[in-house]
Amino acid sequence: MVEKVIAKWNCSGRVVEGPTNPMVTPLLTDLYQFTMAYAYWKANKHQERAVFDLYFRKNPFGGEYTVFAGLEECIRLIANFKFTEDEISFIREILPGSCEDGFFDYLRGLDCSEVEVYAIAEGSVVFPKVPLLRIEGPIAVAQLLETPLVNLVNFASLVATNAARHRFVAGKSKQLLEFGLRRAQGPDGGISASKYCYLGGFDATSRKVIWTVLSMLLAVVRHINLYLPTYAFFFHSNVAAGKLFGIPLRGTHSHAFVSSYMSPDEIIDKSLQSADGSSSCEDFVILVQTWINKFQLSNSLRGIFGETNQSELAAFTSYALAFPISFLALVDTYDVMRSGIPNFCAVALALNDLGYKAVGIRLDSGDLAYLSCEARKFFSAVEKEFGVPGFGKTGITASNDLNEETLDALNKQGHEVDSYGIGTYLVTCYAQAALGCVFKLVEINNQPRIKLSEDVSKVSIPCKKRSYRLYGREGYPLVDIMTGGNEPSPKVGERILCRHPFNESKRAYVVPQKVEELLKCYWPGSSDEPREDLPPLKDIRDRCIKQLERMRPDHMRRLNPTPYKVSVSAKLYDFIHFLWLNEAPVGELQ
Ligand SMILES: Nc1ncnc2c1ncn2[C@@H]1O[C@H](COP(=O)(O)OP(=O)(O)OP(=O)(O)O)[C@@H](O)[C@H]1O
Ligand SMILES: O=P(O)(O)OC[C@H]1O[C@H](OP(=O)(O)OP(=O)(O)O)[C@H](O)[C@@H]1O
Ligand SMILES: O=C(O)c1cccnc1
Ligand SMILES: [Mg+2]
Repeated sequence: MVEKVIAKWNCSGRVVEGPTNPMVTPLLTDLYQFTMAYAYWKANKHQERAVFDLYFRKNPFGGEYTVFAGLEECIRLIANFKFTEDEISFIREILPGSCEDGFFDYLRGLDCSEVEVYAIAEGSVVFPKVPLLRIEGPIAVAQLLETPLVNLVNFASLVATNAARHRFVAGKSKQLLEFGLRRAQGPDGGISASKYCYLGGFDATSRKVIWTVLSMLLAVVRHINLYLPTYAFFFHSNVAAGKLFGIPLRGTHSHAFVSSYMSPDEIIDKSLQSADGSSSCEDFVILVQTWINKFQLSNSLRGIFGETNQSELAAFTSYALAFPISFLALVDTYDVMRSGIPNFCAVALALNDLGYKAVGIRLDSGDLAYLSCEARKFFSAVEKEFGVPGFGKTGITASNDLNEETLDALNKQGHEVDSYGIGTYLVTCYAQAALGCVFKLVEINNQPRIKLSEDVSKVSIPCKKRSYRLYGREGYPLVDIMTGGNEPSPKVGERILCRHPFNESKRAYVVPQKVEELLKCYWPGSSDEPREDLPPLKDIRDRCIKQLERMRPDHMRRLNPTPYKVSVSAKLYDFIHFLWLNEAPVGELQ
């Protein structure tokens, strides 16, 4: 049956590959999904048609928006959902011996050909309560899908949102480097974080792209390597993610490289060809040393430092010999201002003598605002004193336990950082551990169902619904509205009442200038319904950028952002409250 489904997708131009992580199998679910599946089967209820909504209840990180990610992996799981004999044997082992053989025959034949999946496009900006996915299908299989689908959406969306938030604070012009692999929650945490930070954290304006093209042309003319595109990417240090997803990689070097050097005598091959290949410097170490001497004699630099650390200088020189076209040095191993910066500048100017342009420095400790400003002053003084055009703009990367708050603090203090390396706080989503996605039954055999709770925000919204985003006159999204499946869709220019799902007094009329239906078919099962393509990661990222840019600024700000309105139609409102009263037992006072 699975073969049939995949063949159908083949016809529409694309085979759905298996999940990226081979651990994503039909067994990646909670035991209770199998026990419920057995009980459904035993009661001959397993084929009853269920509708589940996957959604979250609250935006993460104290914000008012979320980036939806993980859909492609959900569809990959669904398209390839099939138990192996080995897996069936294992399920037989873990279930009580009283479970009948027929259930295992049922599992053997199970796939997602009777399941339909409707979803919001991956990379969309999304809001609480509005279904991200709607799963329709036989109840037993839909339940088995609950855990893996929630798992695949939860972290992906959380970390994409975290990346978008870090980008928002850093500003469009800053380069962000994701350094988190060593701190991520295991290998999948690391790979997923890299992929979804790329999805959510990119920012580029057309002006920046044009500038990049111009700077690339300039670089070619000057025979300089294209080492530093200036448009703002999220770059990654995670090599496996680079290979898997084609996302851009970048990195610097560590303290170990610096401290592994004891003296310049360790450098054996000291020769370096000029950038244009026309000449060769036989002793680059001496060239570097002459620059250190010039600095020591310079009026404007004298007094900032005395003797720099020679083992650090040896490490920088050696790194420059290895990477003359992309030299970037970590300058805080011994003393940033008294050693790291002058040593870097000496190597950078020696490279400049040979036609190379150093990329810059990385600061990994201390007061990053202060040190970046001091480093910039030093670069500018060097530019002026030695007439090296552009040297004052040498790149400054900062790292060390950065997060939204520290980026914000740096902005407030004033700094000269051009790019940030961010690890732990970004990839582990330190500020919030989980998005809290849920998967709730909203209909069975065409009968709407509701889950009640003391906490009103936890009451589920029943029915197989449709959802729409309504745009206002200024082009911003105004409100998301959910309607019953059979209600007519909202129309451009037609006034519609949008009601808070649970608060009677909160309601507003909206005359939409644009209406966008949110849920599209991504997995039609064996039905003939047309389905959406799964776009490449780059397209998903582009959608994300566009959507983030289109949001009203007050929804996006960090401090007290305005909540985006999520509503239901008047008819759905009435129905929710009818069902609520119907299902809630009336209390008795004694
Ligand atoms: N100007 C600044 N304003 C606010 N926070 C900053 C500023 N500069 C650095 N930080 C943050 O302050 C923290 C400093 O960390 P910590 O106290 O461990 O010192 P450190 O610089 O790492 O020292 P060392 O590596 O020498 O032990 C980091 O989280 C860093 O991101
Ligand atoms: O955002 P972060 O979690 O700080 O991730 C980046 C850090 O990781 C690396 O060093 P590491 O922390 O391994 O060693 P260090 O703290 O001794 O520099 C790097 O030098 C950064 O400091
Ligand atoms: O490339 C780097 O500088 C890097 C990579 C991972 C972690 N810290 C730094
Ligand atoms: Mg650290």
